[in-house]
Amino acid sequence: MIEVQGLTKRYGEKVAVSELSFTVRPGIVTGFLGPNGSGKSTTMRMIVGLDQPSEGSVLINGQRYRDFRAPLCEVGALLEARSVHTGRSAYNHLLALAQTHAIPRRRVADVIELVGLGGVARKRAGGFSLGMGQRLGIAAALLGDPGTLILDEPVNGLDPEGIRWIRTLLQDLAAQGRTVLVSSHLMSEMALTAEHLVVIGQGRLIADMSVADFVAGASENVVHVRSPRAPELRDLLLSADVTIRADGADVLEVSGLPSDRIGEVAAAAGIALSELTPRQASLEEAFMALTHDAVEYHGGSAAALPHQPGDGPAQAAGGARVETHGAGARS
Ligand SMILES: Nc1ncnc2c1ncn2[C@@H]1O[C@H](COP(=O)(O)OP(=O)(O)OP(=O)(O)O)[C@@H](O)[C@H]1O
Repeated sequence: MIEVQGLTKRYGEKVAVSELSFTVRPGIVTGFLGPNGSGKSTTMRMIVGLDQPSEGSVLINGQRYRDFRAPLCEVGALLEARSVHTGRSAYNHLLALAQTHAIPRRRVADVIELVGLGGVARKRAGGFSLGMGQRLGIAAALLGDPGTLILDEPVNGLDPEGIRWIRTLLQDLAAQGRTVLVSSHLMSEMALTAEHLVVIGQGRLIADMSVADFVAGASENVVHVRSPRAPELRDLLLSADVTIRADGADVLEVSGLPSDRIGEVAAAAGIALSELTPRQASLEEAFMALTHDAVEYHGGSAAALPHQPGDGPAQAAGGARVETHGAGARS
């Protein structure tokens, strides 16, 4: 179990993590999510003692990381900045790590097989692709057979097969009773991998909930309604359980009412509808809605670019309207 209590990290004026508290339970995969720059890496570095908190504390199975006598056998970490001696082979890199931590030599071959690097174990790690490097980092994290795993964006650089492999691996490790904390900025990937979510934005806790609850909330239907008499229809539909967002003069986005009920209300009032479309928010849309206020770097929309006189709206090659979303875009 990892217990994060009132964690704060300041870099001069910059508050990277602010009064963050959450618990990571064993036996399940916990996804650690947040937009770019939200403080995930800083939090993970503080968990494994690479950064000192300005305030607050972290306990892993009741102890501070620096008090572990055999840290690699307690906590395995894959952090963004990997330290691999590029001239060494994968095997020798892991062997050196094992020898300095009194880990039996046979574990090296075991973890190499586990991460699928058997064929390249004697090759120089400096020549590895990003995906192979990630696998080597995961092998190092697993070397001491730790009960707690902390992985910062482990699917970075992995192809779809690699992503599926890591998803299964993390779930298997959790099913063995280990504590698994894995960061990502991809909600859809975490929905498939994790059972619980901790979401942060600008260093603060935004949500601490099960994936099932997040998915249930995200799949709440929204009905897209277009009518020349939209404001009138809006007044007829509004009630305590119904939320309506007006989008332009003739468009309503209605939550809390099924589309057939909206059609009935409009027909009864003699209001013509030119569009009535139920749609489900995707998990990424729900995640962006949740973290929108906490996104540090908002990308622009191509629609906001100045147009040359006579230009139509910005179009992609396939004819679709070009729009960039803010989450994840650094400027
Ligand atoms: N050593 C440092 N000095 C100053 N500011 C820092 C330092 N490390 C991180 N920060 C700032 O703290 C904030 C949190 O950064 P962090 O890397 O923890 O975010 P993150 O959620 O891991 O982002 P990403 O998904 O982009 O990796 C950012 O605004 C970052 O610029």
